[in-house]
Amino acid sequence: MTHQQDNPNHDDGNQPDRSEADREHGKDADIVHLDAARAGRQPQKPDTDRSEPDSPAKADGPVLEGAVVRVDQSGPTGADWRTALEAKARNRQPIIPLWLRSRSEAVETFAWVSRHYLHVAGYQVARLPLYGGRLTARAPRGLLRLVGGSIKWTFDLEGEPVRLAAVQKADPEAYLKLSRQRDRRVRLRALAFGAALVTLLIAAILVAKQPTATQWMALAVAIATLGVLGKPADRPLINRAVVPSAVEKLTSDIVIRALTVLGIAGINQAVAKNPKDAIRFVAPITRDGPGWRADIDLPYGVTVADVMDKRDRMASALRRPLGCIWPEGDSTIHEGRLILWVGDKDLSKTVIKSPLLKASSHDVFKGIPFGCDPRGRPIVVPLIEQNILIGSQPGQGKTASVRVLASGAALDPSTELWIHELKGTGDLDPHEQNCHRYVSGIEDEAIAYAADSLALLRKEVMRRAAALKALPPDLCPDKKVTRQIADKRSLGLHPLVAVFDECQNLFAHAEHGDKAGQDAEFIIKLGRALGVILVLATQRPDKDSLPTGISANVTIRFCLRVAGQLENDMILGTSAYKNGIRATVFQPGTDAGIGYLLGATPMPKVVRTAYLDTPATQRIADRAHALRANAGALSGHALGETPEQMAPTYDLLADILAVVPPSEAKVWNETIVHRLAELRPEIYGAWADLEGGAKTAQLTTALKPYGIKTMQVWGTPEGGGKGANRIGVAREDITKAITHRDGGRGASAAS
Ligand SMILES: Nc1ncnc2c1ncn2[C@@H]1O[C@H](COP(=O)(O)OP(=O)(O)OP(=O)(O)O)[C@@H](O)[C@H]1O
Repeated sequence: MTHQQDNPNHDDGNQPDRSEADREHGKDADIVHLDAARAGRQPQKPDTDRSEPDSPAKADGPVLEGAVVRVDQSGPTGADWRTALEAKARNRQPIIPLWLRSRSEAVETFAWVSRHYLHVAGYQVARLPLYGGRLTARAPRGLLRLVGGSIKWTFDLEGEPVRLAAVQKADPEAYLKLSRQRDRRVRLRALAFGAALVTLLIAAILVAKQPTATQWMALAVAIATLGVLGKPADRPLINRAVVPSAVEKLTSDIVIRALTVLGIAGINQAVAKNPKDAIRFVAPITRDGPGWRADIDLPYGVTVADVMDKRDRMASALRRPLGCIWPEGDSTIHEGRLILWVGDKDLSKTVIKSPLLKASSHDVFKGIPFGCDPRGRPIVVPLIEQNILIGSQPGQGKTASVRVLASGAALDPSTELWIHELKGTGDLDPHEQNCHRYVSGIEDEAIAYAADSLALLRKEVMRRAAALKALPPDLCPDKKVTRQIADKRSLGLHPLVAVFDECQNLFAHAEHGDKAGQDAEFIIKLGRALGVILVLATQRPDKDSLPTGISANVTIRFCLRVAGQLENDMILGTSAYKNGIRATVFQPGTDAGIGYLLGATPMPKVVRTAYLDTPATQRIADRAHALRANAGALSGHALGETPEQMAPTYDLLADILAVVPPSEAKVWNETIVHRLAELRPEIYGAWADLEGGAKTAQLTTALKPYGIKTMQVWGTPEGGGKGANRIGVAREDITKAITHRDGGRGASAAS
């Protein structure tokens, strides 16, 4: 942009024709005169003003040629209409209110409204005798007021002082005028009063002839009327069933008042300079869910993080509980865009019901309903291709959040669940029945079991990588686990959710910690695309208790109340604190269940988790168990198998191939079990001890996860005897399953 000095004779159109020579001599250099440039920013003045002879430029400096080109050009902004429309569309109001879109939410709202009015009606009906008593007590005063008022009205006693004033002023004309007016009035009013008395008398005679009930009713009406007339000015007849809430409407004045008392220098200076425009409201303050929402542009240089830091002061300035004040940024617009949401209800006192409570089943590919944001919008945490890290001080709701995630995963029978609760309080015991691996304890054995799980998971990740690689491209074009692949249980690529609650006890363990940390890091880095999902919860987020390789690589983070920046950033990621995502703002204890959720939604969000107490979790777990039993998806611990049986030192399919030579195409289950018991008595010995039918069923169940079906097989007992048809397995099915599982490598090993 060029800026030139004032010259009324200058023709703008000539500007591009200036000669090279001129340029060389600097005559044509772009001259930016400060005063002129500043003047250019002022609102446009008439031309005559601009060329005033005594302007400072002319008086003090050399006369320069050129015309003022305003730094800020007037006219339209030049923004593309589609961009402008898109910007507007971001703030579109929903056609159907949000609460009406979800059937369950609408039903809940209607139920709530009905309950509310039933409560009000019940409250008032119960107080009818009290109101009756009050009316009766007030009736005599009402009667006195009625009689006194009627006499005053009939004899126009209100006009008395005016008439007296006329007498005192000795104004006969006025007095006569007033007296005549009064006489006319009194005549008319006396007639009306008489008529009213006669009507009352007739009504009384009529009522006297009516049955007693009618007489009582008439008396009640008369007493009620007199009672209402006798009401003292300061005491209402009816008690309020619902005390009106003291929620003040949020106005711009209140918001500005609150922002200016926060002690933020940037705001105070800007407001002192420009009280009207320093804090700008970019949209009208509106209702948004159960609260008020103000969209604000903070003064230049002030960030949303500055305001978030002072949330408690803001709560005081707005005269609301801390749990109602939820400032949020929108950095997609700019760092100073503040969305201040002031709720009617304190979030920390709201218990959020989980939709899982009533769900008959759940699909983990749709994420897990986790809780709500302060505005009451449901928040879903994606699980597939994710790992989740949860952290907080003790007692802030980690286990409660883990319960929600575990319950969602349990209700999807295609998902394998491994739970390690390393506090030993049994908070996740309800789900034991659904777990392939489960441990609850803080002792060394429990920690060793959890460490074993990570070692197994590491192997599982490697196995899955090979299996996924071997899948034909039409089945798995993206080399990712999909619902379709997960449903084919025989592929062994179904989602596997492994929960480690109080994982600091594992990672900081002297013997198992290091190895477990390395395994977890490996799984976090590679397991995501292979359907292996880690959920880690810790109350001690420091370097020793949470290896940095883990905290740096998790994709979803949920941080409930923590004490300081270090813990905050360990859970929420480096710089989270600096960027204003501070779980230190939550109150210890009172804000249990409220945390910052990162990675699950496009922007970091404050979320209150849904709360499932032990009985509720038990109900969900029982439902999940029935679902899994039906789908034949129970395995490992859920079937009562001991951890040794699941130890990585044996491979059932390989062992079967070892005991069934290629010459035997089909073999009875019981024969295989006997041979397996001989091969590895410590593992299969218990199977061989089972009764005939149970022995056969044991192998059938153990082969189910691999998609191997048993069949009727003709054979003879090993020790000799009569031939018979019994349940057995085809060796070919075993080799095929190994081929599938190991991505082709097994075939060669098997043959
Ligand atoms: N979403 C929630 N809604 C309501 N109350 C909650 C919620 N989450 C947690 N709480 C309350 O907080 C208490 C502690 O929760 P929880 O046991 O999950 O905490 P924790 O962080 O796992 O504790 P610790 O570190 O001691 O194991 C619960 O007993 C419950 O009363």
